[in-house]
Amino acid sequence: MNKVSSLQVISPNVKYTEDHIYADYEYEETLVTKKDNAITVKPYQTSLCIRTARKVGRVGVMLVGWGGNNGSTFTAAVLANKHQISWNTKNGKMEPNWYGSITQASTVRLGIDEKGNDFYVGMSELLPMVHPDDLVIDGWDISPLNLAESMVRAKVIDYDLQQKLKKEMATMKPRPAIYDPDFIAANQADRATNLIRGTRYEQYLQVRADIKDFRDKNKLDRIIVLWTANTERFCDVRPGIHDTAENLERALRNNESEISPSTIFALAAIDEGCYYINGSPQNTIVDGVVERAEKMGVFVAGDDFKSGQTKLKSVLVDFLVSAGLKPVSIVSYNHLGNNDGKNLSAPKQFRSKEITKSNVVDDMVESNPILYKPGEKPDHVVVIKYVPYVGDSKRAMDEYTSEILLHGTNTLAVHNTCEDSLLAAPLMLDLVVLAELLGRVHVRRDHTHEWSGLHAVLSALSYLVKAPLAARGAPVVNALFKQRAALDNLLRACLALRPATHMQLEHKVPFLRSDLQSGAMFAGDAPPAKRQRHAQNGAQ
Ligand SMILES: NC(=O)c1ccc[n+]([C@@H]2O[C@H](COP(=O)([O-])OP(=O)(O)OC[C@H]3O[C@@H](n4cnc5c(N)ncnc54)[C@H](O)[C@@H]3O)[C@@H](O)[C@H]2O)c1
Ligand SMILES: O=P([O-])([O-])O[C@@H]1[C@@H](O)[C@H](O)[C@@H](O)[C@H](O)[C@@H]1O
Repeated sequence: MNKVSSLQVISPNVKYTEDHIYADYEYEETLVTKKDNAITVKPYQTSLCIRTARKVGRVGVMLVGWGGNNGSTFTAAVLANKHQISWNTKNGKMEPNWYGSITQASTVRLGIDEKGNDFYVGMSELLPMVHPDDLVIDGWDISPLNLAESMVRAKVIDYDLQQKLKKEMATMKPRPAIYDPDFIAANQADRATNLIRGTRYEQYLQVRADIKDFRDKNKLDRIIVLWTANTERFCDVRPGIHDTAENLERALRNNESEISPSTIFALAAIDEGCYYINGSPQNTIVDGVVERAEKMGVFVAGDDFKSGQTKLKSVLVDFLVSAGLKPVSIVSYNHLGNNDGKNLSAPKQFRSKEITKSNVVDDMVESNPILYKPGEKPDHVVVIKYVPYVGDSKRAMDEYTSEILLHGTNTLAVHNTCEDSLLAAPLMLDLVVLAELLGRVHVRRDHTHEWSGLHAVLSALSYLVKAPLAARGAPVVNALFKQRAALDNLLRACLALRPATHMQLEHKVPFLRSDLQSGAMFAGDAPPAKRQRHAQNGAQ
C-alpha cells in the first residue's frame, strides 16, 4: 500500500493552522429510558470543537522490565525497522515489518471513491503520530543483563537478526529497578541483582531521578513509562493508603509494605509528568494513582496487553452473542515456557492473570438479556501451565460451547500457537504512539470555554488491553470491534468526520445509486458549516 503523502479534509468544519487542526464536531448519542414496558428513545447532539496539536516533539519510552521477552523484542523490532535490517532464515531473506500494530499495519476506512468503493488509509496517516523510528528507548530491570544478552535469553528473535542487532543492543543496559519479593514469584529471585536499594520513598526518588536523567540527556518533550515487567500479585487495597493521592504519598514516605513496586513506578512517572501504562494484570493503578494523574494532567492506562488468546475471545464471544447464540461454556487453556509463564506458575501471580482473562466477556454477556438472565454467565475456566521446553511459543487451546436453536449445541475448538512476545511488542508500540497522540487532543464546547484534555484514565486504548481501565463509574467495553470502532471514530472526529456507518446506502437506494453513477452525489458542497464560527475562533 503506497503511503498517503498528506491527508487534507476539505470541510467548513475543519481548519488547519501551522500548529493545530481544529474540528467542529457534533457528538451524537441517544438517550433511552424505560418505564415498565414503555421505552422512549431521544437522540441528542453536543456541539464540540476538537483541537489536535500537529507537532509531535521528541518522544521517549521507558520500559519497566526492559530486559524481558517483551522489552527486548520491542527494542529489537524498533531497531530492525529503524535501520531496515534484513536477515536470512531457512525460508529465505526477511525484511522487518510492524505486523500486529494497528497504527503501523492496519487501515481505517475514510469514505468512498467516485465509483463508490471503500477508501482506506493507514491509521498513522489520519493524524500526526510519532514514528516508531524516532522513539528513544530506556528502562529498568531487576536483571542486570544488557539488551543483547536479554534478547538471546528470550529466544524470540531469529538468530541472524540477533547477530545484526547485538552490537547496538549491547550498549543498552537497564537501570537498576525496584524489587519486592512479596509481589512477584519467588522463582524470580535469581534474576533480582540489579536493584535500587533503600526505602520505598528513596526508590521513588531514584526512579524520578532516572526519568529526569533520561529526559535531559535526550532533550525529550514527552516520556511514556510502560510496565512490561513481571505480573505482580494484586495489592490489598486499603483505605488510608491507596485511596487518595495524599494518603498514598504519606504511606510511601512511611515505607508502607503494601505499596507495590509497580505503584511506586507509576507515582514516580506521574510526578515527572509522564504517562504511565500498565501492560500487566495487577491492580497497580489504584485510586490514589488516578487522583495523582488527574492533578498532574497526565494519562494512566491499562491493564494487561490483549495479545492473543484473550483478543480472540473478545471477538468470538461478541460474534456468538450478537448472532443470538448463547455461549454457556468457555475453557481457555494454554501452556508456555518463557519467564512470564514461570512467574505465572505461582498461585498469586496466576490469580492476577486469571482475573483479567476471565472478566473479558462480562460486557458482551450483559448486552443480551434475551440470552442471559440477570447475573447469569457462561461457565468460564482459565488454565495456564508452565512448560519450559516451549519457551515463548505459547500453545493456546480454547473450547467455546454455545446453546443454539431448540437447545442444540455448537462447540468451537481453537488451537493457537504463537511467539507471545511477537504479539505483545506491536501492542506496546501502539499504546505509546496513541497515548502520545491523544495527549495532543483537546476539546471544548465553544470559544467561551477552556480547552480540556481527555480524562486521565485513557480508556480510548481499551482495544489494546484485556482489562481496560475507565473513568470511575464509566462502563467497561471488552468487545474488540466496539473498542476498535470507538478508536477509529475518535480519530475521525479529530478531522470532523462522522462515525463510519458502513451503511452503503449509495448501493442500496436506487436514486442514490443513480446519483453516484451520474456524479451528482458529490457535485454539491460539503455539509453546511454547523458551527464554522468556532473553527475560526479556535484559530485565535
Ligand atoms: N503476549 C505477552 O507476552 C503478554 C501479553 C499480555 C501481558 N503480558 C505481560 O507482560 C509482562 C512481561 O511479559 P514478558 O513475556 O516480557 O515477561 P518476562 O518475564 O520475559 O519479562 C519481565 C521482565 O521484568 C523484569 N522485572 C520483574 N520485576 C521487575 C521490577 N519490579 N522492576 C523492573 N523489572 C522487573 C524481569 O527481570 C524480566 O526481565 C508480564 O507481566 C506478562 O504477563 C505479556
Ligand atoms: O494471549 P492473551 O490471553 O491475550 O495473554 C497471554 C496469556 O494467554 C498467557 O497465558 C500469558 O502468559 C501472557 O502473559 C498473556 O497474558
